[in-house]
Amino acid sequence: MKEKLELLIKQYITLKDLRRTFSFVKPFIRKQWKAYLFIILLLGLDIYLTIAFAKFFGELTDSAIHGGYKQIFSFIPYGGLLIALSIFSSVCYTYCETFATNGVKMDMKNHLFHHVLRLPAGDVSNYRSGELMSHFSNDIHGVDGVIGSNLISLIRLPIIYIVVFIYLANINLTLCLISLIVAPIVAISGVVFGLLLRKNGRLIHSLIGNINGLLSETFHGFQVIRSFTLEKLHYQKYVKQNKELLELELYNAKLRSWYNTGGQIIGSITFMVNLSIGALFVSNGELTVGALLTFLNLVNHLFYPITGFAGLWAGFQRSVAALERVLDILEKLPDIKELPSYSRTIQDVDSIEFDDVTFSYGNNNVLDKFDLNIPTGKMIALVGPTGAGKSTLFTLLQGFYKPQSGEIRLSGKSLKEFSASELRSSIAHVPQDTFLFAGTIRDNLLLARPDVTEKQMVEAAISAEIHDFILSLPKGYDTQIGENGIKLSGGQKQRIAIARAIIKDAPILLLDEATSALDGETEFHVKEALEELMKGRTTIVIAHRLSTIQNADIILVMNNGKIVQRGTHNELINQNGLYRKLNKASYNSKKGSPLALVSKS
Ligand SMILES: Nc1ncnc2c1ncn2[C@@H]1O[C@H](COP(=O)(O)OP(=O)(O)OP(=O)(O)O)[C@@H](O)[C@H]1O
Repeated sequence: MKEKLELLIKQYITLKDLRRTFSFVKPFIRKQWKAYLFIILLLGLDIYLTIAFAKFFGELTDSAIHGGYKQIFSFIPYGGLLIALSIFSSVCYTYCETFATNGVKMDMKNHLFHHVLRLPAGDVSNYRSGELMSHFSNDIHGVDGVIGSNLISLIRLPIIYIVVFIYLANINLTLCLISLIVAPIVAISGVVFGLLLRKNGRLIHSLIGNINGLLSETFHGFQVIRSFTLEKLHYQKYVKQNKELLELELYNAKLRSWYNTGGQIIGSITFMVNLSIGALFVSNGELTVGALLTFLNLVNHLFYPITGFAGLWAGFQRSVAALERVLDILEKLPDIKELPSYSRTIQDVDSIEFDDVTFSYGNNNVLDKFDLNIPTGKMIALVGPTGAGKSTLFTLLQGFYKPQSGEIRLSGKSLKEFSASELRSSIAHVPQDTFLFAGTIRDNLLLARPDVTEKQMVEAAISAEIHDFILSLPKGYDTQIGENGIKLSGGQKQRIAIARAIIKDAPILLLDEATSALDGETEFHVKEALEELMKGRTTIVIAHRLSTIQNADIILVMNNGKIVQRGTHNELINQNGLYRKLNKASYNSKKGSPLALVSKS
């Protein structure tokens, strides 16, 4: 029991998380300091108006009792001024608060996106894309509880409390002290409810992340869902998670309504007690009716700052629950400083060198003291069973992952000395799975190099054997291709990816099964285009169909993260090794990818 309590205190009552949240939001708030300063000035006006209105009604009542019409009319201009000031204050406050909070949120979202774009590939791969999106669409809005009216209340409530207390104590100290008796009950219940809300808020935000993950996976994997008839299963999962969410939201609403109702009950009791005792004072002649009215008008300002503080606490706790998910990501260190963009810095690459490179994904050791020297301008083919580490060489070369030890060098210079922009602009990569952006074919081709001309783009499309197909579409290069090029066939997508690589015109070319989705005839033509493209460039090709790499200058046979054979096709085929085995399997297989069938030697 004691341990449980300690854990609860550690988990929820510690101020560490609040401090963590505030130190995160501080710089963003500072950026909007003008709007916040104006809000503080408006607070001064608001406090003055609160007292002035209550005093006004009290004096008006006394005049009504003791004076006459004339005296009442003399109050009208002052009342009009108070109303005008109140409207001005309210309009300006709404505008400034919206400006400040939305400005802070916009900056935070930009910061989060900037951060996520620079995170190491290994960190990003641990998140589901829907969950990441949920941080932007849902969690970041949790910050409202810290930067909006809650933050302003943090300044407003103590000031209004002190001002009203002094003012009311002047009217009647006894009544004033009676109103304070309930303060501790309100404060304690606020803390407890705040903690319960935070615990629940945490569950809600995590569940919303899961629901977004499920939706995003469903829409991305629509074809798999249809072919494996997973519609019912996914629907049931979605319904179940939504039901859980509803239950949590209801619990949340229940907590809040209990808390608000409790507050209202305590408020009403305090009001009634004040009214009864105040009436006694009026009958004794210690108070005028107007002074009692002023008192009753203001007494809730003695009460609600305490409920307000408890509410603030609850609001902060809810925000902390949402923001701690965002902070967990923001506290991961990016491995690059600037966002990469296209750069033309590297012109030629003399050599590519892997020197004693050891690399593992977590506990999965892929390369162990790996050495490789690739001379410039040659075509190198990587072959080997599935999982041998071929694609890993590509990801390391592009700097997506860093080796745990050893060095990778381009033209004798360590990769660490290149910026991500320089490095990745020097490499054109055609991956196994082509990813195309929703938009037009032109958009997808031009993203390879922003400065390319229309003529160069069309030439690249001709070389990749895709130009005629593009022209056959109703809007040609301006045809929309849908998310991830859903309106195109696998072969068409692959040819666009090849055209994109041609446009990039980079000194290093990485082809990962780049022609696997093409039919024999198209492959023949595309291969010609690729051979043209390879001239003068260093090309590394990963191939499962060995027929595609027989002309390679050097073939490297990889197995279990090591190079087990190297040579030309003719040399390797005459050796009794893995290459001959793979080659045999390749020709025996009628379908595209026989190497998956070969057991690791
Ligand atoms: N992002 C990743 N995170 C964790 N492990 C990974 C990741 N990518 C690959 N691996 C693991 O690393 C090992 C090597 O994978 P890699 O993709 O380099 O092999 P490959 O030779 O290219 O295989 P294939 O021919 O099937 O594409 C495999 O065991 C794989 O499970």
